[in-house]
Amino acid sequence: MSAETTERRKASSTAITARNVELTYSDGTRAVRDIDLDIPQGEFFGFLGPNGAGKTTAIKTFVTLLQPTAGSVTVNGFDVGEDPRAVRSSIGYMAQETSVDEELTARENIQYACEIYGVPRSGRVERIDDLLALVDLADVADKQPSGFSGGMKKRLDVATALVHEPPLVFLDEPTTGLDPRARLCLWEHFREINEQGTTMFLTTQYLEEADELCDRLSVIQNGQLIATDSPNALKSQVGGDILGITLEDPTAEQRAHAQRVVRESGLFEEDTIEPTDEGVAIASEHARREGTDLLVALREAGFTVTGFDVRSPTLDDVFLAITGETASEETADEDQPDDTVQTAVSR
Ligand SMILES: Nc1ncnc2c1ncn2[C@@H]1O[C@H](COP(=O)(O)OP(=O)(O)OP(=O)(O)O)[C@@H](O)[C@H]1O
Repeated sequence: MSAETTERRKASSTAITARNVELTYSDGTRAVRDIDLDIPQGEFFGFLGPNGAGKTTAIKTFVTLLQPTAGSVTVNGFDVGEDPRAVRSSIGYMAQETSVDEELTARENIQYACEIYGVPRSGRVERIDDLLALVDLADVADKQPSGFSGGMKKRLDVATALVHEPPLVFLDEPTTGLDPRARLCLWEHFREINEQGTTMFLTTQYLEEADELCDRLSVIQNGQLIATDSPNALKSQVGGDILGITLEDPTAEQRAHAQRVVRESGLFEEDTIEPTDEGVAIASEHARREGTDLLVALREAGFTVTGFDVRSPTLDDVFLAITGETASEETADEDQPDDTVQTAVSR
């Protein structure tokens, strides 16, 4: 890296700056538009959105795999259009699809990444050992990943993305398809990496994941950021936990009657009560505390309640609260165009 570029990087206190970014694929699909972002160094930031919302397209634009069709992006102080090589050497990228080579052992996979990123030979062995320890793969370092679980392969992906000690790491839906235990394990590694000072940029479809990890997040829908805030602030728009009541006989009349009973119980604010197909749902900070009193009120009004659950808000609840619409999947996977289209606009 030249002295000039190093100086530019030092001068930058934001990890990512995006201004009016737009990416339109060559078939005319406007996958992202009007993206404005300032992500400070050290932050754990997330994009939360359903399938097809534009998360991967945005991330590929930030990591220089796609060139924005309008607007500008600066990553670690380097412009993605003018200085793509400098951007790439200053970031780690964990793509949705694993980059693990099953012919190589875990250690060799990391060694290979060291070659690609030009990690100096001196200290390489130590660096590889540290990374294997960081992602809990030291015990299987000399095994081929063909026998690894999905979670272990993802952990190896994390290690290969970190070989050159990048100050910023992009994680594109890193836990999709993993079981809950593997997900928790990856979360711990991500937290640890962030605590060591690395800026993290995550995309996810799970509010729970964004909530666990992110300092701030943007909700993305149809390629646009519709809200950016802390997870707590976004969740508070939903109003708290969701209390769901299932009635034995949920006819329209019974559901309307149940809603009236909930309202008249005085336990919850009126605008937190919503009808559902099964009965009624209430979004409230007091959902857990008032739930049993509500059951008594419903029973006294003659209802048989066959189901009762209290759950944390989901992505759907947040979307509903912000937009008044559910987070429907914009595009079915079978509609996904093939790679040839992407190559046409890729570098
Ligand atoms: N190569 C391509 N050519 C044309 N359109 C594309 C291409 N890749 C993606 N798209 C479209 O761009 C939009 C955004 O897709 P993108 O993959 O960025 O969304 P996503 O939020 O990452 O979804 P997922 O969770 O499924 O990965 C979708 O409508 C998708 O069909």
